[in-house]
Amino acid sequence: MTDAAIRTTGLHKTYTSGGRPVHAVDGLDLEVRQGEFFGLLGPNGAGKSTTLGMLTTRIVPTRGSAEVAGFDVTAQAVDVRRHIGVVTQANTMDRAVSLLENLEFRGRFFGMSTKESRGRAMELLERFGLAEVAGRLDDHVSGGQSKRAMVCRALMHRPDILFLDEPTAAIDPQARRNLWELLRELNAAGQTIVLTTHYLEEAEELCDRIAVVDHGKVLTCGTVDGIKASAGAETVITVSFDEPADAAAQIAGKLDGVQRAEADGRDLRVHATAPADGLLGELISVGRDHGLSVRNAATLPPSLETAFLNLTGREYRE
Ligand SMILES: Nc1ncnc2c1ncn2[C@@H]1O[C@H](COP(=O)(O)OP(=O)(O)OP(=O)(O)O)[C@@H](O)[C@H]1O
Repeated sequence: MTDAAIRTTGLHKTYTSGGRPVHAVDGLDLEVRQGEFFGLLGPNGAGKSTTLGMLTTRIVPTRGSAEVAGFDVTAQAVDVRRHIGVVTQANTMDRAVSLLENLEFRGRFFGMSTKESRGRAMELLERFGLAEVAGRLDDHVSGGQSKRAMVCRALMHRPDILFLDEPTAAIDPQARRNLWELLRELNAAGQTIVLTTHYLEEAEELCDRIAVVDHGKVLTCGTVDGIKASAGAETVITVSFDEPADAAAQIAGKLDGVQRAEADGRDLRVHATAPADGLLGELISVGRDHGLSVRNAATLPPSLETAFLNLTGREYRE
């Protein structure tokens, strides 16, 4: 493999829908390093699945280029496939055979002997907590177990890069945390992982670096902290009073560290530069000075959500 696990240059995919062009991916330049846990984050319809489809050779780019594991996705598609593992959004387990057999067949497909394939399958099933259900059909295990089995199957041939498309979209919160833990362990052991997600929290929890995409373009790319800093993400403090907050908002807007303050009925909303230590107490005092009693107060730390808001001027739609 070259130094970069993935490199795309001016990657485009244009579909035609109802006679009109849909620019699903609109000039994507990306680089993913070996060993990275990389996230493609964006709201529904942003172009994440189409990007993943092109990187995994399932979708042919309209123009531009992409190299995955050192191979061109169009000219060397077979080589790319040998070096990647893919976990799709939809369940693609063979429902007629057991989880173990699903994995074994994949190993055989990639040229392993029967013994080698069974050994590797059992090793993975044990590592992913599936040994006890190895003999079951996919229909007879939980959604989380089924997804974990798909990850195991994708790892059978020891791929350089593991791709996951919205891996936790349809599983319950506990199974989601469990899968996060396993993916973290895999990455810590050196596995390069690329996932798409529309969950801000998932990207924040797992990824070393993130590309925030919308309308087929990369809005920003970097570490979570770097994105928050460059997008000017703010701490948002809301203090709810028993009376209208207008007068308090006027005073609050002049306090140190406050970028802007607004009254929303009885709520005072203050956008502050992080860290906003001590500001909440000051805001409560301002309210008290105006004879307002506090009903509630909440501090929202800088997040990818506030960064997205600043980048696009729109709220993030999950
Ligand atoms: N086969 C297709 N034909 C026409 N338009 C398509 C096709 N596939 C996707 N699109 C459109 O391309 C855009 C990007 O879709 P894509 O599925 O890549 O986004 P996404 O970020 O993965 O969204 P989701 O999270 O909903 O899967 C959307 O506007 C979608 O409607």
